[in-house]
Amino acid sequence: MLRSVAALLRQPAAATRCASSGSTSVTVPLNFWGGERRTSNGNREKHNVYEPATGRVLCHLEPCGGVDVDQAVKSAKSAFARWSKTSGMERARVMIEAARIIESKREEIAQMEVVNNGKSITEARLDVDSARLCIEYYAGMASTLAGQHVQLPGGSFAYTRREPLGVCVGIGAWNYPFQIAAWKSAPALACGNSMVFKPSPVTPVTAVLLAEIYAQAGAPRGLFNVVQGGQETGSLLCHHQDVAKVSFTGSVPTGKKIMEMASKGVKPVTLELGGKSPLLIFQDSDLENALRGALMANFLSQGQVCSNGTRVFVQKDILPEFLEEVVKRTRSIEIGDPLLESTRMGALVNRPHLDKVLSCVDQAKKEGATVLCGGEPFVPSDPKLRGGYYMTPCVLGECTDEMTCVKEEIFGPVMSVLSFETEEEVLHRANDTTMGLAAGVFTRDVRRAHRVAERLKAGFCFINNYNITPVEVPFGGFKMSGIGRENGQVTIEYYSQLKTVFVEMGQVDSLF
Ligand SMILES: NC(=O)C1=CN([C@@H]2O[C@H](COP(=O)(O)OP(=O)(O)OC[C@H]3O[C@@H](n4cnc5c(N)ncnc54)[C@H](O)[C@@H]3O)[C@@H](O)[C@H]2O)C=CC1
Repeated sequence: MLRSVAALLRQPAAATRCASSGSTSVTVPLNFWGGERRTSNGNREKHNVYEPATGRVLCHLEPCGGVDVDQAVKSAKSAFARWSKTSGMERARVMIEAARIIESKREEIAQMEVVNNGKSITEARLDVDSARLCIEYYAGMASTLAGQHVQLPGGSFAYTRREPLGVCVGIGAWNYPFQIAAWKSAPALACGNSMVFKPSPVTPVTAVLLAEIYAQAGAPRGLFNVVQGGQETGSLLCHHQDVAKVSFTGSVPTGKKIMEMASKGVKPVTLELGGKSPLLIFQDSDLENALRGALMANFLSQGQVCSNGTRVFVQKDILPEFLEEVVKRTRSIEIGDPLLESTRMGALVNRPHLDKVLSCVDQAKKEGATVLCGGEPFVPSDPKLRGGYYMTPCVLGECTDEMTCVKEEIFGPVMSVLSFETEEEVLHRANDTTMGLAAGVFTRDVRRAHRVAERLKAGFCFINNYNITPVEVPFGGFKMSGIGRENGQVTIEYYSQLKTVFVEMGQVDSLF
């Protein structure tokens, strides 16, 4: 996700020319444990992984079974024994080196992300930057982990120690494959844990690059491992007796299952789930910024972003002006080959997902919403892209709170616009959802901005911006959008445990 688009666009285009879509095949093993790439043990059924831009098969994925998962966890366990004994400064040194390698491979990683995910190269570079920044940030924190000293009567005292948990499991979604692997591993490793990471089977190719980078940076063998597979592999990891914690990014139904599985071993979980976030645009807003914010809230990564502000509430008096301009700008978004510098919207992640998003638009029409633009399959003129999963970004007008498009996460480039009259009314409607990941408010009234932010029931609220995610600040949801946080100082608490040590300086005062 984003730190600063402006900063990226100011940078000169990468020195290396982008590979072209349709020219990459992946044949190398995509698992990684014990310090090297591995093929899965056993003969399990392989499935196809696609290049969204072209619809070509990119590779065949063989899921990991019990033997593989055991080996990866064993490898992580042995790395934990060494890594947890290193000082924060030593851990920081390895992590800073990993960040440096990521920077040097920025273009290569970003291109692989595009080939496997379908997002534009411009966004993929920002994702790689976010991964690097996250590792740098937690490298900085590794040596600051400290406890508390508490004085007690009679000269006795207690102190607390922040200790690692052990082998942590990361399970990722397909929308930010490399970045999610970094957002989970950086705080975990900084605290002295090791990790086994399972990417989504839809986007398996870049997590293993991160594993190689950590190894190259001097991490002990087995510190960060990758196992490939879907639900079955994920379930083996969650149930594994040597796993101390599970951190998951994905859908709400799977999040519930993860929690249930982890509960069997009383393991803590971090859950980064979906959203149906509101964006409130008051009539006193700087309209230009509000328009930019609405586009950023809906169309990054083809709309496949958990924090998207897909319910755009616009105050009645400025609605016509807002709609005219937002539709004009949405129509002008350049869709096409995600590896081209000029492309702003690439392909959705796969065919079933594209079909699902298009069917959500049809359902919205049936329920009375007006399609103001987009919502159609898009076929690029370049013949090699004809099998890709493209659609035109869509703005839905005349939406009401009961419509499915307003209630359920679509996870595609579909903005639903709603009209409101008063602050009280819009707050009530904005909060009327089971989700609570993000929220945004555009207004020039500073008192209103903070009043509204206080009352919005969401894990993070943007005032006069949307969808920027600096790694220094916590990210995570209220309600069914999740448990725990990623990024920021607080995440240290989710990857460590507190031990209290009591020290008696006098005699034991026995009652017996
Ligand atoms: N909040 C977010 O950031 C994301 C939300 N989603 C939502 O989820 C929907 C489905 O996307 P999916 O990638 O299929 O999400 P998902 O929740 O099914 O899968 C996410 C990850 O969990 C793993 N997984 C699935 N079932 C599991 C199980 N029983 N035990 C352990 N691991 C399991 C998957 O292999 C994948 O790595 C999307 O259409 C979207 O609405 C998807 C991606 C990210």
